[in-house]
Amino acid sequence: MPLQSLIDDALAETPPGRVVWLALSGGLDSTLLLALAAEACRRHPRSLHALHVHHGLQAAADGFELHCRRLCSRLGVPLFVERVAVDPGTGQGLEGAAREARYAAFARRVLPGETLWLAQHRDDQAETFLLAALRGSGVTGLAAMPARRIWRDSRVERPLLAHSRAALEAEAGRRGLAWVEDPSNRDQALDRNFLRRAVLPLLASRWPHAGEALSRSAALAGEAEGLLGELAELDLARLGGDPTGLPAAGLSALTPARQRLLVRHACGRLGLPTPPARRLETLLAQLGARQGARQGARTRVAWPGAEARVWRGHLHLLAPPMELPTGWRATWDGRMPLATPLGECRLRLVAEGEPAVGTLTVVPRRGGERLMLAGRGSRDLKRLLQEADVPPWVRDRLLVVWQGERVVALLDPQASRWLACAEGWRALSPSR
Ligand SMILES: Nc1ncnc2c1ncn2[C@@H]1O[C@H](COP(=O)(O)OP(=O)(O)OP(=O)(O)O)[C@@H](O)[C@H]1O
Repeated sequence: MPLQSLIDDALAETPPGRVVWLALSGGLDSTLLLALAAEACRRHPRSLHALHVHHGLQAAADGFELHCRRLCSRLGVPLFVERVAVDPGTGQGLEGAAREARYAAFARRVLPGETLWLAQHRDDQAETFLLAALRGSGVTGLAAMPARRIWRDSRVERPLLAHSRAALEAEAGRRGLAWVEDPSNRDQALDRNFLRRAVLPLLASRWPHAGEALSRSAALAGEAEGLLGELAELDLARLGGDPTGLPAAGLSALTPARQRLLVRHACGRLGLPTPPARRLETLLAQLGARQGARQGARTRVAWPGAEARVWRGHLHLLAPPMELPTGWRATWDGRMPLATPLGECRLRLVAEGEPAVGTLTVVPRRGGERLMLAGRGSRDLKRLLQEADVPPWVRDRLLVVWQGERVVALLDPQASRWLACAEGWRALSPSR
């Protein structure tokens, strides 16, 4: 199908009345995509906006922006420029940090229900597939870039993904388009550039259809990934359907490959990073060894951005709990929002029949505190938390509210909720 018809169809499929954002770097691919999209808008009217991210990393960056401004004004497309600061110290290399900053900029502009178009093509897909294979990735990595996906309630689409760079260059030439070349694309010290400039041309000299074949393999891996996702959903449903608490016995009864799949899938569902292979092996080995161990036994396996705990026969996947700094304390009047190191709590605490509660003191739970409960007398907080099935990682972050020498309430600052309150007091949440 001719490129223009392809883009006409892709634009016709975007929701009318919602903005279509086009990520414009100023390179060949996004310059051509913008020209094709602007023309398609005449037949399928849409609010087409271009979005350029100025990374400020190289002297040439101002030239990229100028090119985008000229192009957009010629095509009559509004241009939005986002300036970002790239933090090279994130441990993912400069390219990775620039990508993260770019996606953060996209996220600021693209609203739910809107569409973001990226201009990657078939050769980009072949490179991404090879890079994943060289890292030893499974099907998720080998699936490389999807042609479309939902991202933060928006649609991200790559309308040029089935077309080779050569075809795009020929089309841009026919249209007399000019574009900018990023000088850093020549640096073969970067893996992707080395593949693009040295490896793929060599492969193509022997297998002329190498790019097409590699991107077809990526599409097949994507299909396999979809099927594995369906299998993991079935297993999850059979184990109760809650990714935050997987029954350990049911999980251990699955084959090892399905256990790994389900844990990774549950992490994905919760928006947590998936565990590296070794961590996952450790976790599943500990889980197996724990079968038959005493109830309540604690297992904890952590990896960057997440951790897993086994508690009361369930595997819990969590973001790493934040810790209260030692020595932290605050005074509070029971009415104003309470600022804690784990977040602001918009809760209120009132003494029945009293207009004001005076000065309350809020401190981390130390252990040994007791609370006077209506109709139950003085109770040990630890026992109360056990009775209420509050998990240990939540117990470790609780705050106790004191009036003088008396405990009057217990709160979870991270979840901004009350867990207990003394006789004669009322603990209120914002909705009441
Ligand atoms: N600075 C940027 N501002 C806006 N979008 C960008 C920027 N850099 C990349 N993109 C988007 O991400 C896609 C892939 O980026 P990549 O770095 O592979 O492309 P490129 O070679 O710099 O640019 P092009 O794909 O336009 O030739 C681009 O096609 C473009 O849609």
